[in-house]
Amino acid sequence: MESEPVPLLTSTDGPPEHPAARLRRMIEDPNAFILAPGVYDGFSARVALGVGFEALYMTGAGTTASRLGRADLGLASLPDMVANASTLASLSSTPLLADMDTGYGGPVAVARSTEAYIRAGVAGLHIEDQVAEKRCGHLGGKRVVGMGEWRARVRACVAARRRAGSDIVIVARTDALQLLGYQSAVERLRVAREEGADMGFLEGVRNEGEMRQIVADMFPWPMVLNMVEHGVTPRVGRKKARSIGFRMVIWPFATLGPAYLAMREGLEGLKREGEVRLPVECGPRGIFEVCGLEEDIRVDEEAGGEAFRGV
Ligand SMILES: C[C@](O)(C(=O)O)[C@H](CC(=O)O)C(=O)O
Repeated sequence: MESEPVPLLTSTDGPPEHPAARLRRMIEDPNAFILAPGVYDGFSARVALGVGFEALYMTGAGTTASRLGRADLGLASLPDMVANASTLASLSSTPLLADMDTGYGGPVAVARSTEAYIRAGVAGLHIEDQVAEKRCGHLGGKRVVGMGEWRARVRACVAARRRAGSDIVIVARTDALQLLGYQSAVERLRVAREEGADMGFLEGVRNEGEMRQIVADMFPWPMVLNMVEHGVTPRVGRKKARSIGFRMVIWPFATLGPAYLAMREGLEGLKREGEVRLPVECGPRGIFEVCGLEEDIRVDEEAGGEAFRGV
């Protein structure tokens, strides 16, 4: 199933299915495949929604870069992440899978983080087994917590979901491959599955053989592929990922990368030429239309407002 983009919440088509229920339905359908671009702020999410995807991915690396201007070294706190997730989730009913890093503490903290993600309207989250001084999964020197602590993290997450009566999809990510090797990583995914996680994520998968192996070893449990380009994972397109058996692919830098290049080029042009020359679609109306200008005006008019008539 290549699902249609979901209408915005302000659509008149009636109440949309809860994004978490929708994501859950997609991962439970063995024929469904989800391609999710990484988004890092309201604007990048709006652009991705305009293009239309089955789901969006809130990248922790991108959130840290855009909100803090810092590298992906575990510096974003729960409030940073929840604030961003809530902004992104509020823009549409397209399911949002959001990075929840290590869960930000012990079991009580993990439970609290899960509750906060549920309240933020996130459809799915991923939790990993790195230590608190975590880093991007494609950097060296990673360390992971012991198996007991990992099990407790996943268990706390699953129990919090149950208490909240939520459908939120829990994705278990292991970073153990780099330090402990393939068998330990598989073991960690099995433990997470046993504890009730819905989907697996082997971080830093190194070659196509390993991709096929992990999908086969965990089958029929759905697996996510993290397509970080120029990291340790070779680039694999949608068709190939699907044929290998992955059920979801995230492209964390799909908006941050192009945004960086475009901003830098634009700014270098300004410095060099002393002016910016943008096409008309980058004028105020064009940019605001990306951000839902027409819908907001309609909402106002439908409520009897007159303030935005003639905008
Ligand atoms: C997927 C990831 O967690 C993210 O935050 O997007 C990062 C991406 C990155 O920093 O390269 C990760 O793979 O650790």
